[in-house]
Amino acid sequence: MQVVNNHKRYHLQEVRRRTERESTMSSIAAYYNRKTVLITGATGFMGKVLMEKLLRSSPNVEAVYILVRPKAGQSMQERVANMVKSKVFDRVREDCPHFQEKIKPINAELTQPNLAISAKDSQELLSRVNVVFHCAATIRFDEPLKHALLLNVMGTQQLLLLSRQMQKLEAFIHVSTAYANCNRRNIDEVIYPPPVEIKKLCDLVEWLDESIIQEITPKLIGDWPNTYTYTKALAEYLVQQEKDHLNVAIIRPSIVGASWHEPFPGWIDNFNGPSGMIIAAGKGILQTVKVNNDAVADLIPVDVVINLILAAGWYTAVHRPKTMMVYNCTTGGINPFCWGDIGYHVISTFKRNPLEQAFRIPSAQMTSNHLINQYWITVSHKAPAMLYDFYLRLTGRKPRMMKIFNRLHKSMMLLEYFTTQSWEWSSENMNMLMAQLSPEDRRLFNFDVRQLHWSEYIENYCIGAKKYLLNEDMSGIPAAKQHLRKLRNIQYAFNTTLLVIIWRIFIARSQMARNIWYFVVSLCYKFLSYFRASSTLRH
Ligand SMILES: CCCCCCCC/C=C\CCCCCCCC(=O)SCCNC(=O)CCNC(=O)[C@H](O)C(C)(C)COP(=O)(O)OP(=O)(O)OC[C@H]1O[C@@H](n2cnc3c(N)ncnc32)[C@H](O)[C@@H]1OP(=O)(O)O
Ligand SMILES: NC(=O)C1=CN([C@@H]2O[C@H](COP(=O)(O)OP(=O)(O)OC[C@H]3O[C@@H](n4cnc5c(N)ncnc54)[C@H](OP(=O)(O)O)[C@@H]3O)[C@@H](O)[C@H]2O)C=CC1
Repeated sequence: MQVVNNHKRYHLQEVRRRTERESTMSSIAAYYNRKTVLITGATGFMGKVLMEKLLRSSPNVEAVYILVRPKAGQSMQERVANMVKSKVFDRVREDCPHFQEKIKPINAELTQPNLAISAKDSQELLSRVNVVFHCAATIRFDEPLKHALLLNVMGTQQLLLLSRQMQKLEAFIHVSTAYANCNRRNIDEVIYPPPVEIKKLCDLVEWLDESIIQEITPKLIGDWPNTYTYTKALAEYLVQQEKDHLNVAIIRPSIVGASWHEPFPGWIDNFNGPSGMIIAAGKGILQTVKVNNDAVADLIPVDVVINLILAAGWYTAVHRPKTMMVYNCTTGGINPFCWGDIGYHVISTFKRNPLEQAFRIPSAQMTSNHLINQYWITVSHKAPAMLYDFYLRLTGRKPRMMKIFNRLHKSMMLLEYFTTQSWEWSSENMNMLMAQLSPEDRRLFNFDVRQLHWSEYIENYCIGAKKYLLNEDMSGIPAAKQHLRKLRNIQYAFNTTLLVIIWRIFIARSQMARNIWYFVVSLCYKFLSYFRASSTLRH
C-alpha cells in the first residue's frame, strides 16, 4: 500500500513538474526541436544569424540542411568549416559545443537547373525537410537583370518546385524585402500584381544579347529603382502562386542593420545598406551625403528579423492560416527614426569612440539638395582626395584616395533613392503574430520594435562595425583619439594657411582690400599697444 501511494505521489509530482515546464517553455523553440530545417543563403548575413539562433534556441533540432556553393577557390566543405569558426557562433558554441554536427551542407547553385543538387542529396531533402527558409538572393543594386532574374526569380521557382515534392514539409518561409513594392508609397501586407508576365520576361532575357538587356533594363524595370527590388517583387508573385500547394509565408524586412541584442549587440559582418556609409563616416571619408534629414530611416536590427522569421515559421506550420501571410517587418510606422538623427548619433559616437587611422575628423553634411551636395562633394571629398593623392605621389606611393571616393560616390548614388523618400508599411500581421506568442516566446523571440532605443542601438551599431567589421580593438581608442587631435591641428594649420594665401592674393589685386587690411592691422597694433601700456602702469 505504501509503495502504491509513493508511486502515485511521484507520478503526480512528475505531471505537475511537466505542466510547469511546458507552461514556461517556448512553443517556438519546442516546435523546432526534432524538426529538419532547410536554409538557403545560410552563408550570408541573415542566414548566419538565423542558423545561430535556431541552433541555440532549439538545440535538439534534428538537422539544419544548408545549400552552399563553392566560392572564391574554396570548396563547400572548406567554406562551412570556416563559417562555423566565425564569431557569430561564439554563443552557441558555448551552449552546445557540438552544434556543427547538426549542420548538413548540400552542394547547390541556385542559378543552375534543379539548383545543381545531386540526385542523392535531393532524395534526402525530399524525405526529411519540415521547414524551408529561403534567404538566398543577390542583393546588389547594380546586378545585371539577367543574373538577378536567374537567381532571385528562377532560383526561387526551382526551390518552390523542389519544396512541393517534400513529403514532410510543414512551412515554406520566403524572405523578400519591404522595398519589393517601393514604387508605391503605402505598402500593405498583400502581394501586388507583377508588372510583366514573368515567363515571357525570362524567355526574353534568355535569348537576348547581354548588352541589349543592359540597354533596355531601365525600360523593363520601369518605376523600380534597381534590378534587385524589381526581381524581388516578381519572386513574391511566384511564391504566392504556390499558396494552394504549399504552406507559405513571406517576410519583408526593410533595411537590415546590425543586431540589437543577439548574438551580440552591434554584430554585423558586411558593408551593405548603411553599414558601409557609417564606416566611411567614421573614417572621416564620407563628409557629405544626400539624404532627406526628415525622411524615415526604416532600419531594422537583424535579430528582430530573424526572431520574426522563426516565429512565422512556427505559426505557419502549427496554425496553418487560411490565407497566405505577408509580414512587413519594419520600424517606421511603430518607432520612427529619421536619417538626420542617425547622422547625428553616428558622428557623435565616432567622436567618442573613433576608428583607427581616420582620414579626417568625422563630420557629415546631410542634405537633399542636389546642388549643395555637389558643392560639398567638390570641397570636402574631391579636393582633399586630390591633395592627399598628390602627397602620396610626392612621397613615392601609389595614389588611392580618388579611387575610394569614386566608389563611395557610386554607392551613394545607388542608395540615394532610399534615403531621400519615406514609405508607409502596414504591420498588422507582425502585431497579430506578436499577440499569438506566449510571454516566454515573446521574450525569447522578441520582435517588438517599440522597445528599441535608437540612440543606444546606433551607438552599438557603430561600435559593432568597429569591432566585428574592421577588427579594431577597443583598447586602441586613446591612440585613435590622439590621431584625431593631430588631424584637428593639421586642419587648423591648413585652414589658416589657406586663409592667408587667399587674402594675400586678394590684397595684391584690390586697393579696397589693401585699405581694409591696413586698417585691421593698425587697429590690432593700437589695441596691443594699449594693453602693453595699461599692464606696465599696473606694475
Ligand atoms: C553620417 C552617416 C550617416 C549614414 C547615412 C546612411 C546613408 C544611407 C545608407 C543606406 C540606405 C540603404 C537603403 C537600402 C534599402 C534596401 C534594403 C534591401 O532590401 S536589401 C539589401 C540592400 N543591398 C545593399 O545594400 C547592397 C548595396 N550594394 C551594392 O549594390 C554594391 O555593393 C555597390 C553597387 C553599392 C558597390 O559595388 P562595388 O562593386 O563598387 O563594390 P562591392 O563589390 O560591393 O565591394 C567590393 C569589396 O569592397 C568591400 N567594401 C564595400 N564597401 C566598403 C566600404 N565602405 N569600406 C570598405 N570596404 C568596402 C566589400 O566588402 C567587397 O569586399 P570583398 O571583395 O567581398 O572582399
Ligand atoms: N540585408 C538587407 O538589408 C536586406 C536583405 N533582405 C533579404 O534577405 C535575404 C538575405 O539577405 P542578406 O543575408 O543580407 O544577403 P547576403 O548577400 O549576405 O547573403 C546572400 C546569400 O545568398 C547566397 N547566394 C547568392 N547567390 C547564390 C547562388 N547562386 N547559389 C546559392 N546561394 C547563393 C549567398 O551565398 P554565397 O555566400 O555563396 O555568396 C549568401 O548565402 C535576401 O533574400 C534579401 O533580399 C531583405 C531586406 C533587407
